[in-house]
Amino acid sequence: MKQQQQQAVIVGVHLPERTDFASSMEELRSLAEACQVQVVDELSQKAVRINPSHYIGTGKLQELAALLEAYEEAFVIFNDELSPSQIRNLEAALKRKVIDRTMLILDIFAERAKTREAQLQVEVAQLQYMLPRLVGLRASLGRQGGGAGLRNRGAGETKLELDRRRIEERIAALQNELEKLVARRQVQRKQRRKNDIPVVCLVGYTNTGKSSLMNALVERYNPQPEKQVLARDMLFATLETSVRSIELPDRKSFLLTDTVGFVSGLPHHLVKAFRSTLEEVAEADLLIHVVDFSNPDHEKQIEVTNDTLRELGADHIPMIYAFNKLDITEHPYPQVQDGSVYLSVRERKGIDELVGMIREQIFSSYVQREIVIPYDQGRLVAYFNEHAHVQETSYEPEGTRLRLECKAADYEKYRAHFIEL
Ligand SMILES: Nc1nc2c(ncn2[C@@H]2O[C@H](COP(=O)(O)OP(=O)(O)OP(=O)(O)O)[C@@H](O)[C@H]2O)c(=O)[nH]1
Ligand SMILES: [Mg+2]
Repeated sequence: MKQQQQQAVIVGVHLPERTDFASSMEELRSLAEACQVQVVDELSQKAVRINPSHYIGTGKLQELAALLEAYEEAFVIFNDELSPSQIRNLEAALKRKVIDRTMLILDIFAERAKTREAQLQVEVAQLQYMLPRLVGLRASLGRQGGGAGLRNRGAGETKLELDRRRIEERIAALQNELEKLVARRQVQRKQRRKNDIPVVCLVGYTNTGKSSLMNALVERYNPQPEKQVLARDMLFATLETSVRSIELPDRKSFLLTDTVGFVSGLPHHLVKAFRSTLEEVAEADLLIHVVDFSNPDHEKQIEVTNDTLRELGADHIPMIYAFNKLDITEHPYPQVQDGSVYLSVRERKGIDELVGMIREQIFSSYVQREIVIPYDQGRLVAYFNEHAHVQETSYEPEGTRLRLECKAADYEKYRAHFIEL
């Protein structure tokens, strides 16, 4: 089999409300590249609405057919999710394989998924996407011998041979397995909750620098090379959440979670499938919304991220905006302004400012106190040594004297046991 790079023509419809149309086409190109597909040409149409039967208008369709003559091997990628009948009609009219933005994203996720949980989630999303499109896909399979996605993976072909019932059964089985994995992770999470360690979650559009920021924080406070996560200049470098413990010099610690990046037009099925992974987000104490400030479309990306957070039920959680990549902009940095920090993870500038803000947010309820604990309450001494920052310990006739910084709630909860000073 020849290992030639696949070629594609990308097609988009510029609706009046799509102010980010140009960048969304640019992004589609990057998504294709992330699938090792070379984009050889592009075609766009300005229109006030989508053509229900062929997505693009009749004239445009002819233009596309003519354009495709120059690229014998190319297939077509649409910058949107197509309906089952649109795919069918387009493939019939163009005699080419047609895929949409959703399939492309699902394909990248399928390729990148490493853990069993991520693989299960992606397969569920793929099957759910495929289910209503079964007829069209089967027709195109007969004609071209292609699979469902971009690659003709063996698994993809077997999947297509299954009928609707079998696919539904498969989805149910996968979801069942997934639930077990999720339950196990929930136990771990509850354990962490019990330990009362605040959870800080990195969220944001794909490729903004979340993983790089995680690495910078780990490098500073917990320098072990094996704790580094993958950070790359590609879309969706991160597909699984990873958690690291960050211990600040005064023994206050928090858990930092790196998450999957969001993208405009993230398939709904995928968001649903990844909901369990992203449950961590909804339960965080604080979100750090990482923004690529050098990207001209960063405002739109912020909007997409906030919309996705809303969909995940995480819009009530306090948030710090971390505007990143300032090294390649003209804007001054490092700088803190109204709950936002302007920084450069690459140059390690602004990290301390960010940590200061995190500290203020999650440790604001700490108090500085001096207490004496009677000797028969030894377990409280142990408790505070584990959960507070004990600065000084001395032993007095009445009990153990501690100078410490602890949670106000802890102080209030146990103060009845202390000896009044
Ligand atoms: N110029 C510049 N580039 C940066 C900075 N921080 C990160 N990058 C680059 O941005 C790219 C993406 O970084 P990642 O940390 O993988 O981004 P991410 O948000 O985790 O991306 P996904 O996991 O794909 O969602 C990498 O090539 C980084 O080197 C920065 O401060 N300045
Ligand atoms: Mg990442």
